[in-house]
Amino acid sequence: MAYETILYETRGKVALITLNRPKAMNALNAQLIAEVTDALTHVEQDPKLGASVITGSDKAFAAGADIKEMASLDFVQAYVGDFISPWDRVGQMRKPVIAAVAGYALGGGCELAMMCDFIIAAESAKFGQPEITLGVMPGAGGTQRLTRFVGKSKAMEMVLTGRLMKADEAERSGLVSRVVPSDELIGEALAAAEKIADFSQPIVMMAKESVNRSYETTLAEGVRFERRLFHAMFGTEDQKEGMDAFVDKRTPQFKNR
Ligand SMILES: CC(C)(O)CC(=O)SCCNC(=O)CCNC(=O)[C@H](O)C(C)(C)COP(=O)(O)OP(=O)(O)OC[C@H]1O[C@@H](n2cnc3c(N)ncnc32)[C@H](O)[C@@H]1OP(=O)(O)O
Repeated sequence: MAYETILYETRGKVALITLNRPKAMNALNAQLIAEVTDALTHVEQDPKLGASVITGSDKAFAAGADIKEMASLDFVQAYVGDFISPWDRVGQMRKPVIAAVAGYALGGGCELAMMCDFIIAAESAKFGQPEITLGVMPGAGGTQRLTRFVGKSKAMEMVLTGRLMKADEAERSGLVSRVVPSDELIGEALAAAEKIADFSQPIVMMAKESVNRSYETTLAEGVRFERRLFHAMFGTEDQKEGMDAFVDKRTPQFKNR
């Protein structure tokens, strides 16, 4: 597929999407978001693909929404045009998406990373919601997702002061799943994606849906939801294959059925 602001490649069962606006620190303009969502839709529709990785450059995962594109909007254009709504596609993906973050992940860049299922960070990563310095606040989920990741106190400080968080603090506070040396970032993220893609796709999708449900419901409702999906798994061939393979001491061959 030919894109202008992203690079898209597949490696076996995994798609790698690289944000590629190097002169603008991968600022997220409408075209780039349209290309990312198009690529993700392709991943969702391709039964051979089981997971994706979104990454940027060494300098920047993404420095936020494109300020130059956004600066002159008036209220009606912002409200009616709702330029952020296409970004929601990332959080609505049913197949797993991993963010591999090096350099700046600011504003919409941090929000995009948080829409993914988990974040692996290079030692160089810097996260922040500096929108307050531009006379606005986060608008792509930052006040909500960051608070759920790191808690109210740290989220409030970052949103109200614009302070950036380095990789080690991001790991300590639960924003990222782990920090790796910068030159190992893509390899580690792809290895995680490949591992996921080798498991049963429907089971992975149900597990993702169940974890995400915990953000939206009570503990009792969430546990009931988990139990329904867990029971449903016994209607799949892959549950039989996974458990039979364990008993037979062999590697399971999942068929995504
Ligand atoms: C989605 C919402 C609603 O939540 C809103 C947002 O995301 S608002 C955007 C929030 N992000 C920011 O405020 C970060 C803005 N960028 C920076 O602070 C800096 O660029 C930096 C700290 C990331 C890097 O600084 P530095 O190394 O000094 O590079 P620069 O010379 O500043 O940048 C190089 C080049 O990139 C352009 N750039 C950077 N960020 C953006 C952006 N968000 N939108 C548009 N363009 C951006 C910058 O203007 C430079 O381009 P030129 O002026 O040289 O053409």
